[in-house]
Amino acid sequence: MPPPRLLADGLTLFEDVLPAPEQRALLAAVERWLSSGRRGALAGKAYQRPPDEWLRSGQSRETIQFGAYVKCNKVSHAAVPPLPAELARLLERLEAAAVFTAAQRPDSCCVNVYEPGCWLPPHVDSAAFDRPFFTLSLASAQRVVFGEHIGGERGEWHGELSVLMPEGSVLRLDGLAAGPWKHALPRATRRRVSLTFRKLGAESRARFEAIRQASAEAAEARRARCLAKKALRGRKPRVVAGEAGARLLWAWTMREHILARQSEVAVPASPWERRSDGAPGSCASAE
Ligand SMILES: O=C(O)CCC(=O)C(=O)O
Ligand SMILES: [Fe+2]
Repeated sequence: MPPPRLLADGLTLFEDVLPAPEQRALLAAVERWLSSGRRGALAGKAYQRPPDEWLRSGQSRETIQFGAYVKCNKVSHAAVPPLPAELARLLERLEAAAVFTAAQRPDSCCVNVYEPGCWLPPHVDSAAFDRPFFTLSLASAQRVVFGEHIGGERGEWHGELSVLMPEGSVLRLDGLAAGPWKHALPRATRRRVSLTFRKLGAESRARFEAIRQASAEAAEARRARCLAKKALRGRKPRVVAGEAGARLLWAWTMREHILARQSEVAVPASPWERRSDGAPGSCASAE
């Protein structure tokens, strides 16, 4: 591996980080994730396809997200799968190659699949992600433009610096290069796949975890209420595990108890029902 090249403040290019056979293996994994995503078989919001009007203009790309969900450069608590084993192994390799330290090790990845003609507008990656962050390039060498002010439109960008990202290379963004400088991807001349690895900031991760926990608890409570209602309507309870099961059992037991009490009360009460002639009933005459 050649020594890393410092291209601007905080911008470092690591070339030949991943040999060709590993690049091919990773691309094969990306194809598997893509076909699962396209048929709706990836969990949560892992697979995203840009809206049709964006695709028509070439903006954006298909994405598969692991570890954190980003939409329009905003990170949210939406559920996506954790990093798969292939990417965890890749991160070990990048750490061993001193692309990042253990403390900087990313916990999320956005796999970007650019068809020819696809581009990304100038942006600074969300501040919810720690710096530095990293992009591994596969399938074709394409350019990225950096600058405080990036001019142009619809994928024809110009800025202070244009960097070629060879296949198997990693670009590390830190310092100025990670913001306030922006970056933008000009129209891809060939299909390109990139993997953007980032570490979600501790504060955002804790906040998203709390939101997910609260909404899981609310869903569990809704389910339990719904089961309890069914039980009170006399439906035969199924065996349900966990807290919902305990609540259901409680609701069913209460129902049985109430019904038993009602029938106990109903027997002595019946003599006091009125007879058909309107006279108050008695135990003897009511039988
Ligand atoms: O594909 C790349 O090289 C960069 C992608 C990017 O800028 C992003 O996902 O924020
Ligand atoms: Fe970016």
